[in-house]
Amino acid sequence: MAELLTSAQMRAIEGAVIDRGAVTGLDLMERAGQGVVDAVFEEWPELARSSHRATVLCGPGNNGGDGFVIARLLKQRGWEVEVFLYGDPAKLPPDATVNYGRWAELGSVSELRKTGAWVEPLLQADLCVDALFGTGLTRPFDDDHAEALGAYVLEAYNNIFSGARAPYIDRIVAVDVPSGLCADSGRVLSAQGAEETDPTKRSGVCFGADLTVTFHRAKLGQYLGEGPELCGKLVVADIGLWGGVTGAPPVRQVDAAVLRGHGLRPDVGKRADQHKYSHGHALILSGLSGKTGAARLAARAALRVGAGLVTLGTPHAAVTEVAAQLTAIMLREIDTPETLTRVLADQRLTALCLGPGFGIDRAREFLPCVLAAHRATVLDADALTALAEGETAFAALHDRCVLTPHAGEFERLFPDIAARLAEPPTKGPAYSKVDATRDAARRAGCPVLFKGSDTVIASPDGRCSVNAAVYDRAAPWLATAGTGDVLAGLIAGLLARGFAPDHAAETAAWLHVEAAYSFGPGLIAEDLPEELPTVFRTLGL
Ligand SMILES: NC(=O)C1=CN([C@@H]2O[C@H](COP(=O)(O)OP(=O)(O)OC[C@H]3O[C@@H](n4cnc5c(N)ncnc54)[C@H](OP(=O)(O)O)[C@@H]3O)[C@@H](O)[C@H]2O)[C@@H](O)CC1
Ligand SMILES: [K+]
Repeated sequence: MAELLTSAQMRAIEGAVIDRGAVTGLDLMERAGQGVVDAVFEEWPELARSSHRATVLCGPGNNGGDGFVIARLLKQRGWEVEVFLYGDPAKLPPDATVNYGRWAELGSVSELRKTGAWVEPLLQADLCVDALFGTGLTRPFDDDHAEALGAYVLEAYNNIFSGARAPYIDRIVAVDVPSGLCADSGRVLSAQGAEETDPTKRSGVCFGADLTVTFHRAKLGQYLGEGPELCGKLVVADIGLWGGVTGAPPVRQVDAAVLRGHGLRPDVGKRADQHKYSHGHALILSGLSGKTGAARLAARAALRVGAGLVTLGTPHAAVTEVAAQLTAIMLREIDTPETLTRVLADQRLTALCLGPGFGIDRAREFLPCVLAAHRATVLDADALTALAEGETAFAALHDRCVLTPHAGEFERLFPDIAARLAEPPTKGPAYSKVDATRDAARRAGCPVLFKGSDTVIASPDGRCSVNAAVYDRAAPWLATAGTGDVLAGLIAGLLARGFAPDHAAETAAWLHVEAAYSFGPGLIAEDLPEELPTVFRTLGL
């Protein structure tokens, strides 16, 4: 189970190990620099074969200190290295000062001036090392230098989008974090109101990288928001630290180990002596005629993820349409909330799913009855819109619910939290999607799964995880119609099997991406449930 750290947590881990006398800050800085050099050669083996040219941009803190180490290590390999410092050498922190001095015996340090004297060498270098700011970034680039840096980076940034970045700088490696990116939130720090003056322009400045080498553990901001795009590729270098987060619950990255911990053994767990009801019974409520596809997708996903039984609660008018398309999934006519209440008298129905394709008016009508049943329940799509309208319904949420909003639904449900998240991030650490999801879960009193390529799942007690479809798990083809319905169905199926709501949400989110990744481009929502057996086999279940 991997923890994603905030800057403060990283500093605390480092401080605790140094306080025990096990290692010095200088040792860590040396290992960090070495870790970056090793990762560079691993990523670009052609650079390891002979000496090349590097431009190293150092900042005023320990990130800059790492930069001086890297400059020295490259120089010792025969490289031509130019070093620029953003800041006053007399004000560098102690370990960075030592490494500044060690470098100064080998080469010179130029000031990173507004005139942009550093731009030319940068363009000619085979490698640019961005050691301006790491976990200590507290505000956007804010002095004269920023103007020059900003203009250049903006130009380069715009070129990323025009697909013509290569002629600018061949290889950029970011030390710890791309400078300008908030390591906690994955947001680029920007000056107040900059977007308002020119909304077409990006106000924040960040030095986007091809490769980012971070230390000990990945940071939250490398998996949230703009982080993955700006980091390029992420490598975590071991610098000999140990220990994890103490105090507040850490944010975890969902992975196969987490799933095993949750007991994901869909078929292995089904012993011959067990009845199908041992694996629960999910009831997925379907929309009206012509709108039943979403619920059918959800039902199929619930069955594939291992629910013992799945029933589609279908309005009378849609029964023929639905019946023609079902085999293993059962069908029950449910036209009114009263009928649903009668159906739910059967306690063997262990989970509910309301929302996919259901219709907002009907969701409004059914929501009180669904919540009053106090079953494990996924509220998705139209159910979330209905929930956002009524304080009574919101107050009836209970801890066995899971809410699965995308950004628009999140904004409707938690307008003040969404507004805070939308404010320009002027200070680091900035308010993040993790903060917002935790706040939302606390208010709702149940787990919230806030969708995106950086899906965040939080519980009311602050437990939180991130399931990001980024880096080598990127599956952009997952953004296609109906995949959200499948996710809701996966959660419902796992809830039916008895998974705790947060565990069901984490497991479903991970399987969802994994199935998409396993299937590959060309995926349509129907393919996701059908890909699950392959994913389970790969997991060795
Ligand atoms: N933790 C670990 O285990 C290890 C950490 N290591 C390395 O240390 C890095 C963290 O170092 P760090 O704490 O010194 O922070 P860093 O990012 O260098 O910047 C802080 C300086 O920048 C300044 N400043 C901030 N924003 C600014 C702005 N917009 N414009 C101008 N100035 C600005 C800020 O000033 P202040 O806010 O205090 O005014 C302060 O002077 C970390 O990322 C990793 O690379 C490794 O060596 C090994 C193990
Ligand atoms: K950096």
